Amino acid sequence: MSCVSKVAVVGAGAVGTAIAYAAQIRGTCRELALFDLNAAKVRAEVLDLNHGLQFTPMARITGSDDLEVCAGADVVVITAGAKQDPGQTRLDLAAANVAMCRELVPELVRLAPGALLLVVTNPVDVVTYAALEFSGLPPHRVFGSGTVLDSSRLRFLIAEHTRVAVQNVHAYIAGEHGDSEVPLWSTATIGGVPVTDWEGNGVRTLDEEVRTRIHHQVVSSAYEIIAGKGATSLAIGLAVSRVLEAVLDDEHRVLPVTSRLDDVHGLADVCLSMPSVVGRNGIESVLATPLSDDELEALTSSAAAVTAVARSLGL
Ligand SMILES: O=P(O)(O)OC[C@H]1O[C@](O)(COP(=O)(O)O)[C@@H](O)[C@@H]1O
Repeated sequence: MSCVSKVAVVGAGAVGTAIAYAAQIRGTCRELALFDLNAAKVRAEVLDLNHGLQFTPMARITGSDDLEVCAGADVVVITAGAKQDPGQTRLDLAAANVAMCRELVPELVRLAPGALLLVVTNPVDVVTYAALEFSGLPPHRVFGSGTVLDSSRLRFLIAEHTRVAVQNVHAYIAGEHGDSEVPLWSTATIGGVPVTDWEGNGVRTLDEEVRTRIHHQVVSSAYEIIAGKGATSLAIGLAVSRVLEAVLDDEHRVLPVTSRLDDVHGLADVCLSMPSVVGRNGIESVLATPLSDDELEALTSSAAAVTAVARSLGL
């Protein structure tokens, strides 16, 4: 368990609540504060979480419809905002959620001046860029969940296909958390074997057809989950609590979070996910993970798509 550390989660919807629940069960932090404009909802969620405390590592869980509940947090997780309806892309949400950040982020910085901001609200790359601008904080202190979840979806599908444990599959999705995201096949490995060379039992190879299918499944999985249950929540809850642990325990852990790139593969002034070293100070470095020509081209297009949305919103 981390030493005394406070996490504030802004938004007690499906995602914010799943983050709180995962963090509670994993013992991610000692103090967790939940904020939501809906007083009855946040009170209900906090009661429900507290009623499980007997069965989890110790924590103090509070909540309020007053943003003051976030005061003094070490990390503020922003999940609030309009959510993705069936058929909507994450980029469709951009205008509403950027406008929300314009009001919210300066208040959060005032209440928790030492905090890192961890953005989860979609479209996470554009909202992270906006939050960075509205916060006035240095870029290493504002980052987003990015493609941490997409990468775990990719790893799950590779693991399922090859029948190897997901923990031993090392692979990243880079770029936008959304339709233009880029699987980094050229550096993906299983037990040190490049996935492109994987032979397995002879019928479990990851040829181009399989890789294309897996990529498509990763991109479409959020749409499938939203169509079936209204929101993706459980896996993003786990993914974000894992990012929080990397920060609070100063793990220097490589995670594909989104942050403002400063000349990584020629990309700058855009928030995108690349494998990045994450610790107590936030983003310690963004890795220039080697890319194939196709991956570089796809990443450059992904950056252009995210930049176009940001510019259309005056960012
Ligand atoms: O395949 P290896 O080298 O045994 O590594 C396994 C370890 O890698 C991890 O899956 C983390 O992998 P990443 O660094 O690729 O995210 C751990 O969860 C696990 O303990």
